Amino acid sequence: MAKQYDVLFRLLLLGDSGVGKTCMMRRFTEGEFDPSHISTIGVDFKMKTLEIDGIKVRVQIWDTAGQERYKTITKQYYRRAQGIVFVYDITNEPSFQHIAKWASDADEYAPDKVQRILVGNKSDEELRRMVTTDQGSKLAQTYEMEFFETSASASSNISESFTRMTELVLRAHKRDADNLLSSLDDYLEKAALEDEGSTTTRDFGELNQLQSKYPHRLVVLGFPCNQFGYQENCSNGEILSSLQHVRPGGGFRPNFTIFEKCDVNGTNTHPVFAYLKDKLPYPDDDANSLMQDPKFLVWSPISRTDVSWNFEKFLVGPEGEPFKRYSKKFPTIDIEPDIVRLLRLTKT
Ligand SMILES: Nc1nc2c(ncn2[C@@H]2O[C@H](COP(=O)(O)OP(=O)(O)OP(=O)(O)O)[C@@H](O)[C@H]2O)c(=O)[nH]1
Repeated sequence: MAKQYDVLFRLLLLGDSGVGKTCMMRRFTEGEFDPSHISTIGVDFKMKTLEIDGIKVRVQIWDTAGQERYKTITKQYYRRAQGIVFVYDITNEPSFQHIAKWASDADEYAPDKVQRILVGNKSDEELRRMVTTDQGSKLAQTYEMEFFETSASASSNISESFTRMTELVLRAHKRDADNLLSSLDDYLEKAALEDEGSTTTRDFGELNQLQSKYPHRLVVLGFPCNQFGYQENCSNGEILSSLQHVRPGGGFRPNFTIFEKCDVNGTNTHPVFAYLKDKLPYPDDDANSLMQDPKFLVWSPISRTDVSWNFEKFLVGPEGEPFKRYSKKFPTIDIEPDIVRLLRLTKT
């Protein structure tokens, strides 16, 4: 199958609530403008593929909530960004002053190599302007950033600023991009590993499907765990809201029980997983691949029976006997024939 992109970068939009981050993202990725302001909850993202210097770059644009109360959630996304677009509203002076605060947050939490640009949005509102172009450009110089004034509503400079941001990121990662041609598969594998958005959505949806298809005879139980790439970094209280609004997002609600976070590997392995791993030491469909990249092995002691990533699944029979273990790659919905087999063996 032809590869759809060569490299994946994450860009983060930061700035006060109401400056137009969501509108900018939507204008760039969908070419649309919706004048209503529905504050982003946590984070949301959209994708777009650009071609720069013959390289197909997939940009994942992370739109963060400007509201203070979501800060603990949004900060978790800084460290995975390769580019940051700081946004203020030219009709709103405080949003301009707060750029200093957003920039210092980024200094603290984003990688050193992160590329940055400054954007003054709502340039169509000339009559209500409170921040001059000169002020914007001087601030950008102070931070050694490039500067754009944009309008999401009039579609002015939106594509230019995001494209420039992507070029800067590509340039900063040029060595990776050059190596890319020799080690493209490696790079993509890593990107795919981190870019679990789509499989996460699929797996959660399929768990809901299975639970609703067998509401009385199947019990789906979810155990959130933060041992795999630190992907589940919400607190227990935030998990449901993050499922609903971030990943899978779109209002997703699990129709099955989700427990508190627990460890599934290492010293503090939850007894349920100690038992399951003892009875089913490896996934039925993939006996060999524990995690390949040692940097992801963040627990100890390490055992060959360890769960290797999110969405490994265990099917347990009606008497409580562990029946089969499936790898993260095994589509959740494809467990159904085994469920049916077990149900057939069981009296109602
Ligand atoms: N005139 C004008 N209004 C805009 C522009 N971009 C956004 N807006 C308006 O500004 C308001 C806020 O836009 P959003 O994109 O939701 O703002 P945000 O920065 O994502 O806000 P949070 O999600 O709360 O952080 C909306 O009412 C938009 O219609 C623009 O370019 N020009």
